[in-house]
Amino acid sequence: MIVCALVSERTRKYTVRRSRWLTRTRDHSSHFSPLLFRLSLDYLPTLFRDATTEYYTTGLTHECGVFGCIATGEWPSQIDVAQVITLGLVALQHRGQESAGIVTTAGEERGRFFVHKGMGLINNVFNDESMKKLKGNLGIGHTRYSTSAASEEVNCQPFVVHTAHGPLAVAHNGELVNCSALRRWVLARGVGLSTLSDSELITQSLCLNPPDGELDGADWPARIKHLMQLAPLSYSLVIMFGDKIYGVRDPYGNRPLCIGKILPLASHNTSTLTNGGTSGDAEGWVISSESCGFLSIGARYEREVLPGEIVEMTREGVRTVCIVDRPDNKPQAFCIFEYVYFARSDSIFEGQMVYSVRMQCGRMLARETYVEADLVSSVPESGTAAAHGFAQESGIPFGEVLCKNRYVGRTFIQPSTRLRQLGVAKKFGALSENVKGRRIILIDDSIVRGNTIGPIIKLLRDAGAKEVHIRIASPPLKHPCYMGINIPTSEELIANKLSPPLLAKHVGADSLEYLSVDGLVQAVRQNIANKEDANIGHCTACLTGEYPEKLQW
Ligand SMILES: O=P(O)(O)OC[C@H]1O[C@H](OP(=O)(O)OP(=O)(O)O)[C@H](O)[C@@H]1O
Ligand SMILES: NC(=O)CC[C@H](N)C(=O)O
Ligand code: SF4
Ligand SMILES: [Mg+2]
Repeated sequence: MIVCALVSERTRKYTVRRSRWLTRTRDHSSHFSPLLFRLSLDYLPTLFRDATTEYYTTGLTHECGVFGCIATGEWPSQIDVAQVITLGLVALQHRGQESAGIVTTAGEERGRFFVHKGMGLINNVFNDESMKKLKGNLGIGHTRYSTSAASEEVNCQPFVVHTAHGPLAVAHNGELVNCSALRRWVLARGVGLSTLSDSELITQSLCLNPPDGELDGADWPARIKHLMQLAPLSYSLVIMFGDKIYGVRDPYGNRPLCIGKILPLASHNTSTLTNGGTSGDAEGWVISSESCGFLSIGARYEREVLPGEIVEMTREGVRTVCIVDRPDNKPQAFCIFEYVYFARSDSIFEGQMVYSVRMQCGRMLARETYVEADLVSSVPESGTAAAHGFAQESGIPFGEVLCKNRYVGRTFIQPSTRLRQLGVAKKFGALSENVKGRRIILIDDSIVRGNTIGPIIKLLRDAGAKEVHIRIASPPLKHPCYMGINIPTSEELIANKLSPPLLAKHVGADSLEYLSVDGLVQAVRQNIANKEDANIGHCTACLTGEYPEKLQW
């Protein structure tokens, strides 16, 4: 297979990782199925992933965050564009912590791009000195969790290339499902690529002349449309060229992207998170993976970029260039896990706040999996909204039973399984006075490898809990994602090894149940204004195995 040559080193590392897992499984689980030995296509995307991912032991690792800002009115602008972008990226830090970058420009024809990128968190990458260099009236930024190429400086985003028409910068959230095929296609046209990154591939594809040619300089909308025909998903992009920023969401709307308006300071007392309003003229526009940071930078949420939409942002304002259709009229496929786990709970998608959807998932979970108990509680952080919803619906009071140590950080690079598992326990302490003698329903948003829940149950039992019933506010995760999220291989997902009753036994719970796929979809759509619209759709591939587009090699 062609990919073998490209990824032989990764394959070796992966094979080591995989055989380690198989050995562990044989040693510790009597439920091991020979079927799991099958070398299935579904693990191949992970071959491209950074080798460091093998050390993550809990949860799903996030995706990326993209952000752009353009000042309106007279230039040079009073708005410190670099500062706005930095703060915007800090608000998106939960989406990626490996590296970050910002590119700004004054917006002159063929003008200079100022670039600063580096490994680490936003606060480590940017300081006063680097910020001073990022001059200009518009700019874009990125915070990365790698999916398609190693977590190294060379793959940091935004990517900048010098085209025949001037410099171009691109920031990407997502992962191309046809990355290998597109790579071959682009290479066959005489283009050289310097990395394995699908985001560089997108950048280089934009440098190609569109099929209908160009009359007067580069026709960026035509080039972007061409890219969208070549690559159906998954991407939300911010693209900067000259004095414009383009925002692009793939036709399935798989990854989020929204627009905010920077208002004059006087308008801020009327701030609202809901749709724009008219108070005050815009001092600038921002575009972001999520709306969560808008209020902190003095911006107001305007609207989402629609699936397939290309928006053009200039100093005059924001306009839709066009909306590219999905192939075969398929429904949208917005990632349902943005609601379950990835997004910050104050973000807005499809007209609803993520926190409210998580509460609704908890209500639905209570309807589907009620059990008698004294207390409903949660695994902090992301399980908490669902626990409040469960408590409301069931009438059982909510109370906290766990305290999370925010300084432990990620539970990775630990030398042995025992220490790694302790790593999970080290994150939490039990609030023993709330726990003792109680029957507890403990809600979490998801179970991935199953490393978190067992040690927590043990903590609660040691603190005197009488019963611990686990309720999960999403369905079992069974399939990998190749659209920008690092979901472990099918073999590593605990739901593929243990049914709910066996998993309950394995983790020491009195019972364990998940929300159904229908329940999750209903909870997510309940408050979407046009939910009957045939176009509305959510990707549930990691739960159902039904992918919006097949992976193409
Ligand atoms: O089954 P596992 O592989 O152990 O992973 C599942 C856990 O990982 C996530 O939490 P995480 O600790 O990442 O962060 P959170 O504070 O956002 O909930 C998720 O919310 C679950 O609690
Ligand atoms: N998680 C993401 O969205 C990653 C974007 C891109 N595929 C990269 O690896 O840089
Ligand atoms: S497979 Fe899962 S994580 Fe990936 S885009 Fe679909 S819903 Fe989101
Ligand atoms: Mg959690």
